[in-house]
Amino acid sequence: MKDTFDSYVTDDGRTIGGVMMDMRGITLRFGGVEAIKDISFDIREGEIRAIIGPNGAGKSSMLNVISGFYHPQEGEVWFRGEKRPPMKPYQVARQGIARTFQNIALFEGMSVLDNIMTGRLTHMKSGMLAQALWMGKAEREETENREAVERIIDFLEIQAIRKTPVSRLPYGLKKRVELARALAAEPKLLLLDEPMAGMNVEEKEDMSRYILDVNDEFGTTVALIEHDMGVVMDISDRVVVMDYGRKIGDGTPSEVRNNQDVIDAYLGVAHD
Ligand SMILES: Nc1ncnc2c1ncn2[C@@H]1O[C@H](COP(=O)(O)OP(=O)(O)OP(=O)(O)O)[C@@H](O)[C@H]1O
Repeated sequence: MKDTFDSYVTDDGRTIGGVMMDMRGITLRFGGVEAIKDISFDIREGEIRAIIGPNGAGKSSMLNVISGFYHPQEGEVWFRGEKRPPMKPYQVARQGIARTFQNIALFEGMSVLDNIMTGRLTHMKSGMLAQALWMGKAEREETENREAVERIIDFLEIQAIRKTPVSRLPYGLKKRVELARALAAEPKLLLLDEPMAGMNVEEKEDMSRYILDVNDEFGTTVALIEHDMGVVMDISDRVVVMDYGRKIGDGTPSEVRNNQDVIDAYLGVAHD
């Protein structure tokens, strides 16, 4: 069922469409280190796709290939039916791919609101000159940007901290602001690098709910790296498992959970 190109409806009523992102035979090397070894997998429209694996497996490298930070030596990246030429991260962002980082990357001295506004940059078309010469269009754009940001602030329930400098926020809220900034770009594909890292149980539950809501209400496709297995198994439609740069498993949470190679990798069973 799930490896055909047909769309299907999940048990909880969401529609998963055809292939959005197709990674074909990706190999990425850093000097002598092969961080990714000939990996193929896809991400389908509307799904929540997890990438898991032990430390150093190559997960962040894979996310960096998707977001255009790294360019693989071998393999092809296909997005919505077209082979993607090597692109700069901002060009990838313009295609509708936004991300958060493993270590929060916000402007600490700026307010929550201003941080989220930076997520709108890919939508800002009128520069300074246009703003000076063509006030109507620039004003309209500014209003649209403000409205989009306000919708996200409401959605993620962070009204109370909108004027607060990010440096004053606890860790869990900073993660939520980072999610807000990524959402401000109105991405088609949202990449989350360890969204639960460093969170307590309650914060993890909140973040899980927001990810599910973003997927459900905005129809955003999500690809996430996460170490918390409980969360991964709970919220993902499909999981790809990496170990030492290789793909060792790919399927639904229950398929992956019962995959012997995956069990061995997590238990630290020696490789040939
Ligand atoms: N910029 C880089 N330069 C050199 N080696 C790198 C670079 N980035 C990653 N690597 C190496 O590639 C391999 C995979 O690293 P990567 O960070 O992708 O793994 P990971 O699965 O995300 O790990 P973790 O769960 O610890 O974040 C590691 O051996 C790492 O040392």
